Amino acid sequence: MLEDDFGREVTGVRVSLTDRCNFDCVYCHNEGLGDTRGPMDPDDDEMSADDVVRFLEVVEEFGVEKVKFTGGEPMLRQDLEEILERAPDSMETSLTTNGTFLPGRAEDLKEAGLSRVNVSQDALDPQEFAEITQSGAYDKVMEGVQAAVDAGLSPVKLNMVVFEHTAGYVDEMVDHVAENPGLQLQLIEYMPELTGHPEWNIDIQRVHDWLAEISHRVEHREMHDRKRYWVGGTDPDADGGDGGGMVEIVDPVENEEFCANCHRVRVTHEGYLKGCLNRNDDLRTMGEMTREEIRETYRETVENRVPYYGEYLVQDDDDQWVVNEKYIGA
Ligand SMILES: Nc1nc2c(ncn2[C@@H]2O[C@H](COP(=O)(O)OP(=O)(O)OP(=O)(O)O)[C@@H](O)[C@H]2O)c(=O)[nH]1
Ligand SMILES: C[S@@+](CC[C@H](N)C(=O)[O-])C[C@H]1O[C@@H](n2cnc3c(N)ncnc32)[C@H](O)[C@@H]1O
Ligand code: SF4
Ligand code: SF4
Repeated sequence: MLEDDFGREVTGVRVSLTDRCNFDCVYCHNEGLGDTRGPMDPDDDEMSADDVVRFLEVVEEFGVEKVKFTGGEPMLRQDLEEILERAPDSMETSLTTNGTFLPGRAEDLKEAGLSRVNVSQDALDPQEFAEITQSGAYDKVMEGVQAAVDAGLSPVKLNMVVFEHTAGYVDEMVDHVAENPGLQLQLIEYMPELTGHPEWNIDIQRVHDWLAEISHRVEHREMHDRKRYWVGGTDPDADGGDGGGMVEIVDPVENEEFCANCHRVRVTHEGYLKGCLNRNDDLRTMGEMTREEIRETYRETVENRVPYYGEYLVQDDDDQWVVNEKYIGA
């Protein structure tokens, strides 16, 4: 397994299969790749299924155990099932999707080898949902979530970005997962770095404090040092307890340990490697994506990874995040 200069081993890869999307969420960072708007037809720049599979086979040699497929909207790729079928058996595969295409396809994904799925769902009301995603697909997404649960793509995690537009609905979403045993919730701190609107930020610590009050159990996940709160239901340690719903907080900005525990390298849909989701100044091409080119670029990428918050960005005297001088022009 390769390790960077900050002692962070790379155990997973996060592969963006496309930058196309059928939504236009107001907050979207698109994994650092720019606008999702544009034609939705297949794009020649996208890695082919062969490229993706070859990449996974090579990083498997370096001990990578997990792959997350994302985008844009990864389910716009009609060859997603083929990619899943051909992915190395040793790897856990997961998918992050807006859920629209899960109805009718969730079973196929399961059969193709997908372990689990995360579905973005920022509201429990069609009107609010439409305002955030700029789409009218609320019913399809709800259907998609159920299709994923029925297909056994578990745990099905709902992703909710917590920012000014959604802060008022967090409690409803927490109740929703506490009442639905197949679901878990990820509350994602809004990251304005790539999308602007810092005024949309809300204080994620308030959400932690509130969850700490209402939960009966708190755990720390090794990845990103994320906290998990168990809410509702009955204490799993008690006789016959069902554990209730799990709510995880993804808080890259405020959690000092988050980047220190980052074990994933990213791949863009065009076949560039990048060491950090939030940066687009560290892209490395894998050229023609021969096995040797992939190996070489992967080694270089891991060697050059640095934690983003606290190292690449540091806080100035006014508590504003600024690029650390040593990386300017590096
Ligand atoms: N800054 C930063 N944000 C991340 C990172 N990983 C996830 N996030 C944020 O959380 C969002 C949702 O992540 P997902 O792809 O659904 O899944 P995950 O939480 O990374 O992984 P699992 O919980 O294992 O499924 C991402 O799009 C980011 O906004 C990371 O390494 N760095
Ligand atoms: C870029 S999307 C790609 C996958 C898929 N289209 C989806 O929406 O799930 C991956 C995740 O990033 C999250 N996300 C997008 N922009 C964000 C931002 N500015 N801050 C925090 N999370 C964001 C979304 O909520 C989604 O869960
Ligand atoms: S569905 Fe995903 S990729 Fe598409 S705009 Fe929303 S967050 Fe971005
Ligand atoms: S270094 Fe931090 S911001 Fe960058 S990908 Fe890892 S956890 Fe995310």
